[in-house]
Amino acid sequence: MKITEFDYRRISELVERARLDVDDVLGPVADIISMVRDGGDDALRELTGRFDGVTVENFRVSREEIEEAHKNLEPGVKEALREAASNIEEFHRMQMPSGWMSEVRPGVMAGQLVRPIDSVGCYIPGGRAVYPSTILMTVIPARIAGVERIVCCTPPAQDGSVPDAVLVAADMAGASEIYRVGGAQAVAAMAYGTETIRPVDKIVGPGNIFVTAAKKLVYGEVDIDFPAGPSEVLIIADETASPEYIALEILAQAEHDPQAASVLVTDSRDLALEVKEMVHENIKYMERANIIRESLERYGMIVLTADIDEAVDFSNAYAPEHLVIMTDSPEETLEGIRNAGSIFLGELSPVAAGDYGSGTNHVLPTSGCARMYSGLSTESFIKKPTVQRITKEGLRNLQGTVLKLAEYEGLHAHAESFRRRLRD
Ligand SMILES: NC(=O)c1ccc[n+]([C@@H]2O[C@H](COP(=O)([O-])OP(=O)(O)OC[C@H]3O[C@@H](n4cnc5c(N)ncnc54)[C@H](O)[C@@H]3O)[C@@H](O)[C@H]2O)c1
Ligand SMILES: N[C@H](CO)Cc1c[nH]c[nH+]1
Ligand SMILES: [Zn+2]
Repeated sequence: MKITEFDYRRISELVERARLDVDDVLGPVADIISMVRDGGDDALRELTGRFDGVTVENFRVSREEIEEAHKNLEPGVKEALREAASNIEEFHRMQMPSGWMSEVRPGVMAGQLVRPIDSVGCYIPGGRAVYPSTILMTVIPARIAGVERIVCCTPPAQDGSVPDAVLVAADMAGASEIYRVGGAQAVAAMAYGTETIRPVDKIVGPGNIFVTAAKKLVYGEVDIDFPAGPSEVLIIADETASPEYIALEILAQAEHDPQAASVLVTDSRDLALEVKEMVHENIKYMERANIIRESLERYGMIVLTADIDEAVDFSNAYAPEHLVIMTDSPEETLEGIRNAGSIFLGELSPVAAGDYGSGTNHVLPTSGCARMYSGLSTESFIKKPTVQRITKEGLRNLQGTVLKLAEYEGLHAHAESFRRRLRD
């Protein structure tokens, strides 16, 4: 990890240096999407052979396979999934908005309903790691929101199966259909449909650069949550922080993907040097050392600032997926934060807690999208149609405004539709 001095004039250059550009793969991903749109299941088979090295006959996971997974899964893992699911459920129930109706003016009742999206597709990554936790993070909020059809797609393992924990988590969370297909081809299948997979209204969930690019390309045909992956962490730390905890946060994020990004922003040169040393010292003991090394070489950065205010400014410009604040007063530092997916305050709040168990959602916006998106929530699965009911008194109270504006816009039928009711 290189140490770079912060400079306001170079802020966008520094941000870009530690950020992946998903658009780099839009071309090849567009080809994959066209293949699936034109070729359906046969194209899915060909692409699954090409990218996953697996021959798949039936994409849909059967009920028998799910029952088998329940029998085979280690009880401790099942219990951990149950506990995580319960915390995620509790957190996401609190997010659920309710409808309302209010009297805007006498006789003018207006409000908002809350209605679920009919069908959603959850992408569950599975290339370099197995992500049962992502099933819980996507399917549980969809179920709480009342979505009727919840489809999950995940890459098949080398023997064509889907890992037991993924199937058990899907069943526990309430998924309606599970398909063994991954990558951009899975996103295309959920957007356009194939003989086996019916299209959905919205696609959510994280993935690697190909999955994220595919979601960007199908947006418009269906809705999407936001670009979510590869993963990122930015840590703001001062001299009071533990270099060991910071090094571990960096290693934990980097092990996701060679394209994951890890950034430390600190006003302490001593801390920067200690963290750098510790990261390099510890990589060799990590099981996923190759992935970590590649990730840190390309997207690892330490930014040295004059003070914590500058660190906050850099963080807001970077808009990280995960932000860890390890300063003397994390709450005070938090006050300046505007752009971040999920924030971890203080030394004892590792990102891994939010990844698995504290209840918050781990599907979060990446590559600067935390400037305008929040992470996945029950709100990601609902629509809010507005509704109104107007009485004669209401018509009288609105007539000045409506008639004047309708006539000014030259829309006389609008005016007449309103005036006629006043005459009755
Ligand atoms: N932001 C978030 O909310 C979040 C949450 C969890 C995980 N993640 C990220 O999800 C990602 C998971 O990545 P992964 O690779 O392990 O699993 P993945 O399921 O996202 O990707 C695997 C698929 O990529 C496709 N693929 C591989 N090489 C390809 C190529 N050259 N061309 C086209 N397609 C190809 C294959 O079809 C394969 O099935 C990581 O980047 C991780 O950081 C992000
Ligand atoms: N850190 C990931 C979100 O970017 C989520 C995750 C799942 N499992 C482990 N981590
Ligand atoms: Zn993680």
